[in-house]
Amino acid sequence: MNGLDEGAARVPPAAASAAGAPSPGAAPAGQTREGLVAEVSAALRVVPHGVGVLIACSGGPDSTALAHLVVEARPDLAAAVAHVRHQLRPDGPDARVAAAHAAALGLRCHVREVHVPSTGEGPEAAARAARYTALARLARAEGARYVLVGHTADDRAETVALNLARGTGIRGLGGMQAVRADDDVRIVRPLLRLRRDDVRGFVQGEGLDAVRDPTNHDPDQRRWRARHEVLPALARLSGGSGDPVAVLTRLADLAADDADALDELAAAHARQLVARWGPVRALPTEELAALPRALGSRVLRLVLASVRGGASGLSADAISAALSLQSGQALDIAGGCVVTAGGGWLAAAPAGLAPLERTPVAVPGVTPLEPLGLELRADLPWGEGAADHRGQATLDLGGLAAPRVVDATEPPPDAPGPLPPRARRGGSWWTVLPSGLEVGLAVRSRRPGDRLPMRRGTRKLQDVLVDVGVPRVARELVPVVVDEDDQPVWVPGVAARRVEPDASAGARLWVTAATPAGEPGMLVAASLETTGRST
Ligand SMILES: Nc1ncnc2c1ncn2[C@@H]1O[C@H](COP(=O)(O)OP(=O)(O)OP(=O)(O)O)[C@@H](O)[C@H]1O
Repeated sequence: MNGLDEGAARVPPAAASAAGAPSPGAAPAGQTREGLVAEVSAALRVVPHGVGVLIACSGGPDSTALAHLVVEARPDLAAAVAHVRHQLRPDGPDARVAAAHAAALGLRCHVREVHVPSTGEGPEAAARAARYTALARLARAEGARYVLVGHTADDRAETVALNLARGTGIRGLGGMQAVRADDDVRIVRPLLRLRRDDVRGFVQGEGLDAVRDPTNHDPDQRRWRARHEVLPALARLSGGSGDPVAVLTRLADLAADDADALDELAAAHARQLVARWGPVRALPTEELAALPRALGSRVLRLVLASVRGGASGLSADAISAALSLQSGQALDIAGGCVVTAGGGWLAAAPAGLAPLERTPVAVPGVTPLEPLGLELRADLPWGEGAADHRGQATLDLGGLAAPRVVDATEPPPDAPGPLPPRARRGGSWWTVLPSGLEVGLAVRSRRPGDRLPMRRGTRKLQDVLVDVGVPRVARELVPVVVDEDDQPVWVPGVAARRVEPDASAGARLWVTAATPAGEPGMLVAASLETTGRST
């Protein structure tokens, strides 16, 4: 299901998975030179032989060590060095140091300048975001699928402490991961199990030149405080027996494993539970409530993310508020998503979705009908604001190359039979419409007072939709095919006007509809199939 397969894409650290045991956090402090090379080599097992990699080098000691250790551990890789100039301070010397190391190692060095916008999150976060974007773009341009960065176990422990301070969930307790694989360009951190002192010892021991990042020495920085105040306080709290980096990275590995497992379970539940009505996604409230909260909230997060086009900014509080909605209540979730409870569903729809105005279903070339069938496809949109359905009934002349002969008095051979009493998930529906309708067909959203002719009399379309179990928010958007008099003729997947086939009539409009194979939920696309006989 599109947009719902957003489980974390973390790959376990190579060194840990080799033993098949839970990852033990950080490697012991005091690694020898050979130990460092072996760790980097193990961490790079996720990178296939001979592929292109970019080594992100700030010119600082950690990424300088990274460049030298990677080249030694994996000489087979097609490596290049990448340096990003944030231009927030005079950073020319940093670029020169990075370039000098690249030259010493016989590698190309790419230098990119970025503009760091001022955002509410501060210059460091903005610089980081701009840097990763630039690195990924450069990697793509260079045909490299991996960007290697120089975070150490100490960086990770500090990140965990920082996340803790800002109020994080279990995913944030995992800190940064050895491999981030949620993009076509993977971010790999070969030094993530190594201690900063060991890495810097390597730089010293090899006599390598490196610049010092002035922000690392500014006592106002939060990271500086995590490093120099929080971690030492943790060490004191443990009575001096615990190494806070080892403790926090171990916690990070356990938390990341748990978060991964829960995300996978949630994705599996979401695939089973989520029904789709055009741009609306809905969860059956009873089944959602029966799930443990840790799973239910993740399933809902996946659903909301698929409606909003991303999970960023979806706070735990917003998820919790949505889960607590009572029947009849609605909630505007920041980022353009409305959640509505009612009728046994918790439904999420993009905010500001306007009902579809009457859009003519023009059927070019249908009249007069030819003896051979002419197949037309109409994507019936769900409300004007739907991102994936732009409010146009697009018609696509299909089947012309190989027209299908359909006997006007019989349903198409693959039709399942009479209309189902309740909407089915998947399958196809057909109905017969009186001849001549094809000229005046239009599609629009439901309007109050719409009625659908049934076998005996008519029924309010609203009641039909309620019976079928369409959530309230989707009922406003459901595409309704109407005739020239604006009377509902057909609601794909729900109901159609019943018309007895009339063998004497010269032409029929057959309407068939089907969900894409394997997709649960209601119909969003229908094909209008016209066929007729010369009389
Ligand atoms: N200007 C930059 N250009 C290229 N890569 C960078 C740059 N700044 C940081 N990086 C990459 O991101 C990693 C993390 O950066 P950060 O500044 O948080 O860490 P650091 O511990 O100070 O690393 P370093 O000692 O290498 O500067 C670096 O190790 C490096 O791989």
